[in-house]
Amino acid sequence: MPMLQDPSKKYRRFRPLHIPDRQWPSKTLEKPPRWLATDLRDGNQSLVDPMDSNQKYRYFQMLVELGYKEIEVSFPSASDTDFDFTRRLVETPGVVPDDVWLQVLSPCRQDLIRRTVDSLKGAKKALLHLYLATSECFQRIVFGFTNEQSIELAVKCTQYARSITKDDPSQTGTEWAYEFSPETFSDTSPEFVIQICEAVKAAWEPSETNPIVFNLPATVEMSTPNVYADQIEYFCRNISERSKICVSLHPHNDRGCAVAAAELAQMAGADRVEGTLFGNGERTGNVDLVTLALNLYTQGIHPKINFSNINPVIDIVEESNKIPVHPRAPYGGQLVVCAFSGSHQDAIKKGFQTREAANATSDDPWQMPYLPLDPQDIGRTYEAIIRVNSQSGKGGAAWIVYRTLELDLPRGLQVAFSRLVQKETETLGRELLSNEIQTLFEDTYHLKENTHFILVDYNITADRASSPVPPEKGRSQNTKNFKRRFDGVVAVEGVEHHIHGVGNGPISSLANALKGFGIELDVADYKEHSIGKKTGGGGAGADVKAATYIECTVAGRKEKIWGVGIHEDVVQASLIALLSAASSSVLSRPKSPLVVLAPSPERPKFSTLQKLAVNGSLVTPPPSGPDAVSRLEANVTVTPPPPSGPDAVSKLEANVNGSTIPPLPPSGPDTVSKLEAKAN
Ligand SMILES: CC(=O)SCCNC(=O)CCNC(=O)[C@H](O)C(C)(C)COP(=O)(O)OP(=O)(O)OC[C@H]1O[C@@H](n2cnc3c(N)ncnc32)[C@H](O)[C@@H]1OP(=O)(O)O
Ligand SMILES: CC(C)C(=O)C(=O)O
Repeated sequence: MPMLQDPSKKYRRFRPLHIPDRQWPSKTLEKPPRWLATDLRDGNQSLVDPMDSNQKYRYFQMLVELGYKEIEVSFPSASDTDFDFTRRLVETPGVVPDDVWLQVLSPCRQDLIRRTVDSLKGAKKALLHLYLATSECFQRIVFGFTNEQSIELAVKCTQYARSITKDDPSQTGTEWAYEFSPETFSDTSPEFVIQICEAVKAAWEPSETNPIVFNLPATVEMSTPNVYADQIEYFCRNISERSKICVSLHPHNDRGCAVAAAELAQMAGADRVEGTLFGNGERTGNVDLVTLALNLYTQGIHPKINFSNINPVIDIVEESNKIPVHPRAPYGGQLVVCAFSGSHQDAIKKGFQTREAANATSDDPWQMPYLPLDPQDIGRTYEAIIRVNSQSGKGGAAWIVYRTLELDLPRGLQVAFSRLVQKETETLGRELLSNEIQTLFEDTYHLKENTHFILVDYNITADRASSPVPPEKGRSQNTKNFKRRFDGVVAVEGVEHHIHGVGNGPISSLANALKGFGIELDVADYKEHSIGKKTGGGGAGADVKAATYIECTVAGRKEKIWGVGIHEDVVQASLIALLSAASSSVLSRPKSPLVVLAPSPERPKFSTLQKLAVNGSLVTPPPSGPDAVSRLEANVTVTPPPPSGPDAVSKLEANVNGSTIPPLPPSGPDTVSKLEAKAN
């Protein structure tokens, strides 16, 4: 059946109440309501497979631990499971704290009320809850009742309930309270609700110290939440003896507005809210107590329910209901504190860094882009806040590197690394996990292992001989004016080399030393910061390391290359960073057939060939060891004699671009000597 062109005949529009002087819109929520958790009744009755006794028992204990003082534990007349479970709670010493009310529900049928009351015999605090639908629709369709008949039944059942509870001398050990729900309140004439509740109140005779609970359910949510608020304000203003009444809400979520309805209706004067954790319940569910509580919390009002450790709560709710908590459920959903998109991540990262810079403590004012609640307040970690997929920007990966490795990447490095991450997420077609990003970073910048260049030993000295600045007149020679000399041992592909170079500082002197390997790096940017535990007192700084970032230009290439170094010693960290950049420059060399450009028409000497790289890079020494020949064969391509004559340059260019296919390199066991012979 298609949707009707004109649904107005089929679906009645809700007629709002006429309360021109309504007060609730200018009210604000100032305190938590009395909460009633009905997971074990309204939630349970909507499950495909209702909970068994042990599941209910565990759930009940959780509700108590969270701080609920009123818990609707069962519909005892429905099943032996529910009846026996209620008895189990009453009879098991210590399981129901003295300040916790056990609430049970019954229809207005005497036989069922009797059984319901029996289930609570001996309880410390018992809240008997009767319901009777009062809307015109239910009276006509379900019961065939007039208003008078509904009132009569409600009063009769209330009187009976009273006679077997608070008026029964054998029940004196129990503190009895009474709740009446004009079911379908949201669809009932407001005047009739007042009428029936006045009659029930008169039958029960509540007191200010033990008020009657009038629970006004949006059994089916039928209007915008402001209309529900109007209905509640109307009730609060028109019911007599307000001080002997607790006005309770029981919103369902048919229109998706249960939370809003509960909040506006509290502003309209309600004292109490019935609902379930994460909103399980009939059809679209009951109002979600987690959202209501944490909405209050994020307004600076403690809800008196403790969600400090929400994950085990979610586990129990999911296991008991056999329904997963939606990943986007407010506050509790797995994805609620995750940002995948670049601009969200960027803002959140900056938010956390601002907090850190201000040394903010856990109770300092929370102002965080995109995050209304500090996830740590409900036992969630910051690790999962930023997750990286193809929608992410540089900030996301940078945040993860920051959280996992404590490295606060400079902007340029964030950009460079994010390109790699983006490529990887697109190749894999999925999110990159935090540990995968960490590994990608460590591998890319050779943090765990730099197989190409390892700094074995070094010495930085002032290089008197090359000092460009003569001492000022009348002042002694200042070592600051000297150039620096790097003398050290660098292991290249596992073979140690003594190298040296001179520069304005340690980094440039090593950069100059690396030229001997055919690596020409110029430092374009440099950043450093400390990482690690900053221990105070005598051991100050003992675990602190320096993290150094160096951006280099590479001779003959457009793109810049980053290197990263971490070491206890800040100079050594920067040297390691430069070697990290050197390795990256080697690895990122174009893989087109290598051409040895000899300065003369002669074939290059073997010493030149030495610089041909494994994987197409220029690295000394040539491969050695038992597999030297095959490694050479695999990696070295010898060109024909370099072109000469007037068009030599263009021929060379063509060759360099890989457009000339070089002859096959020598192969077989005597490759090295063949190569040498050819070269010489
Ligand atoms: C909005 C809510 O959530 S209300 C709570 C709903 N929860 C449940 O119903 C769960 C537990 N219920 C049950 O186990 C059963 O329905 C029982 C034990 C209560 C009753 O079972 P049965 O006697 O087999 O009745 P059944 O469920 O078929 O039908 C309901 C009957 O109760 C009547 N009834 C419904 N609500 C009420 C009420 N609040 N007060 C009195 N009678 C009522 C109906 O009119 C119907 O009567 P009829 O048989 O004369 O037509
Ligand atoms: C019994 C009542 C309170 C109920 O569950 C409802 O109206 O939804």
